[in-house]
Amino acid sequence: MKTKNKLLLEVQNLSISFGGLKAVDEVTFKVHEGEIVSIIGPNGAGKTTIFNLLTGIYKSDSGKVVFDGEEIQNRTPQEIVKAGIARTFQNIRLFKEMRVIENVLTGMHINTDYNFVDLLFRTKKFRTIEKEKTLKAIEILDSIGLADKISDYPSNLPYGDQRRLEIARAIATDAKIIILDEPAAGMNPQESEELLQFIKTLVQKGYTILLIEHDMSVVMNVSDRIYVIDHGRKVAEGLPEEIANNKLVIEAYLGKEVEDCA
Ligand SMILES: Nc1ncnc2c1ncn2[C@@H]1O[C@H](COP(=O)(O)OP(=O)(O)OP(=O)(O)O)[C@@H](O)[C@H]1O
Repeated sequence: MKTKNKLLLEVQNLSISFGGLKAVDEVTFKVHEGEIVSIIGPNGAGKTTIFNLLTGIYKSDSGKVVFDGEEIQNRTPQEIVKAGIARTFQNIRLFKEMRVIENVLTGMHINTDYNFVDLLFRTKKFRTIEKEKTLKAIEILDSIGLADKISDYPSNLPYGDQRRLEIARAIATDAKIIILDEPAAGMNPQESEELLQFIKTLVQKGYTILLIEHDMSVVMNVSDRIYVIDHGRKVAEGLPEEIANNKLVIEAYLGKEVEDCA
């Protein structure tokens, strides 16, 4: 466990209701720098809603999100990306009409510091920054194993590569933490295994990962710590082996699945 590292994300008593439904109910958790932390729970438990709260898509009814020492619960999605939180989505969201490299470049525009005049007149500053960004995008694609596909369109890529590309775009924002919403969804076992290795390399490169995943072989093999959510509430937390052996969790959610991969 890497809990001695700096606290990067602290979620305190976060809540949101939709009509009468408490989708997220007083949820509290922490992520330290360099950790891989997973959130698991049954369908409809509130996991994606937590991610939507962290990324500013939803505004919480109450509670706090402290990221890198600053409260961010009232910020816009764009401000939150700028602060250093990037995400991928359950259903891949790539720009289909853009090439692979252009998809990565869109991730960088959030931090671009040329102005409209630079853009309009293609000034030296504009050209220098664009060149640097392109080189950086190639570097990211190379590190992710997509260097030979920079000119392809996303729809021509295998499913696993599309997932990688989405992660590449998140990395391109200069994120400190990358939050992945079911990255193994729809993957075959070999693609899941490759993804698992890939997530581990991200951490070696200094990223921190917050993960929602239903594939228990991925969760149990990659996570430093796991939080279990059910009906909007945190019902358990611990190391993978603690979660795998938690009777309540096994009965409520994991069932036989976890015995197969623990
Ligand atoms: N915008 C919304 N309006 C109304 N209800 C919502 C909204 N977003 C989420 N919910 C409800 O909140 C609950 C939690 O949904 P959420 O998508 O967070 O679950 P989840 O744990 O991510 O599920 P899954 O594993 O199936 O993706 C569900 O009952 C869902 O219908």
